[in-house]
Amino acid sequence: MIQQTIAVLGPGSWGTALSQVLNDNGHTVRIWGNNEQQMQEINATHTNQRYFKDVVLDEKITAYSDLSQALDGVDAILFVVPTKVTRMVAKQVAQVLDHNVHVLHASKGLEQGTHERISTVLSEEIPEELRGEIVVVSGPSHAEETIVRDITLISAASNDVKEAKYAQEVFSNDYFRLYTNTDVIGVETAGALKNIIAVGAGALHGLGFGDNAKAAIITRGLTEITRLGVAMGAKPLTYIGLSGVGDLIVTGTSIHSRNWRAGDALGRGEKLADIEKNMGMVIEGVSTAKVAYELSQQLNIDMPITEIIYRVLYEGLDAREGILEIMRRETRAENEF
Ligand SMILES: NC(=O)C1=CN([C@@H]2O[C@H](COP(=O)(O)OP(=O)(O)OC[C@H]3O[C@@H](n4cnc5c(N)ncnc54)[C@H](O)[C@@H]3O)[C@@H](O)[C@H]2O)C=CC1
Ligand SMILES: O=C(CO)COP(=O)(O)O
Repeated sequence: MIQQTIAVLGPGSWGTALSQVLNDNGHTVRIWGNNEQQMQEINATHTNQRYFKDVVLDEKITAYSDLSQALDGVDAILFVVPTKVTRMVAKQVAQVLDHNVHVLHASKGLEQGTHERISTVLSEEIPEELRGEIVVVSGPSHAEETIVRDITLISAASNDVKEAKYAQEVFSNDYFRLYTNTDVIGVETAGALKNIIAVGAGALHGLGFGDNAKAAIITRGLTEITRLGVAMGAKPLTYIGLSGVGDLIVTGTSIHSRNWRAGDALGRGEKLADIEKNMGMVIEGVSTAKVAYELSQQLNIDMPITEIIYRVLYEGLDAREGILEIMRRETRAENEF
């Protein structure tokens, strides 16, 4: 296996878990973040207590609060920051990067305002002469399980298959397996849009609905994710892969999911602002619901579940009223697209 030096930007739960995977594979890993105390903790005690109470990281993993030091001579940069700060962090990278690198990202969202996918944001901000084609790594992968080396399978998508294969090679091992994919739009939209449906699935749970309702939101959610994604240029088959239905299952059913837990709390009557404050971690589905709703209006795509979740989150619609609205919609054929 090739030995690489890789900067991981974003020391949250997923950035930490991916750092451990890369370190297990013999790569030199540098974690970068903007919280100096957290960087000191990783270097001094090899822990990241805020996210993983019982995990001790390998001491070879080092942390930096200086971005130019973190990027000095690296072969690859992995972005794992929340979507809303990705452009800002990419601008910082562009200011200090002085050589050509592989650029990968593992974030799952769409940018507010521009409605852009993360790979578009990164390719706009990091000059072409300093990077290969962007790779997105995405699939059913809760950090809480990957950090304990439980089996995880995800996709690595790029417009340049060589870059996707690079990601596959640096990440794959006995518990972490990557499949290459060339449908960047499909993989990115699948990863971003499933978070909205996970909020909805959690809300159904919080409201006391059963497994039939949860299976229904996951499958009908997949239908509308596919509708929007295909309108944005994705290949429909991608949505039955790891980054599509795979991630929808794990996020729409798991107690680990931040999005599912946020929905559950909403369903139990908690206020969104309190939920976001108490979670202490990014809940991407909240902002993605707004972007997806706006896109569905702009592109004239029927997304009834997303619309209801948007109205619950942003317009104060009562969740039970929203569910009734969906149930009372005109009946139709299942395969109408
Ligand atoms: N947690 C998980 O299991 C998975 C998360 N993801 C995605 O990965 C992305 C990150 O998620 P998490 O790690 O869960 O988030 P998190 O909330 O646990 O951590 C985000 C990290 O980014 C850092 N950060 C925030 N603003 C920053 C800035 N301006 N500069 C530098 N660092 C900054 C924070 O300090 C924090 O350490 C999200 O898009 C999420 O959807 C994808 C797969 C799995
Ligand atoms: O993307 C994820 C699992 O694949 C993580 O989802 P949450 O952000 O909801 O925890």
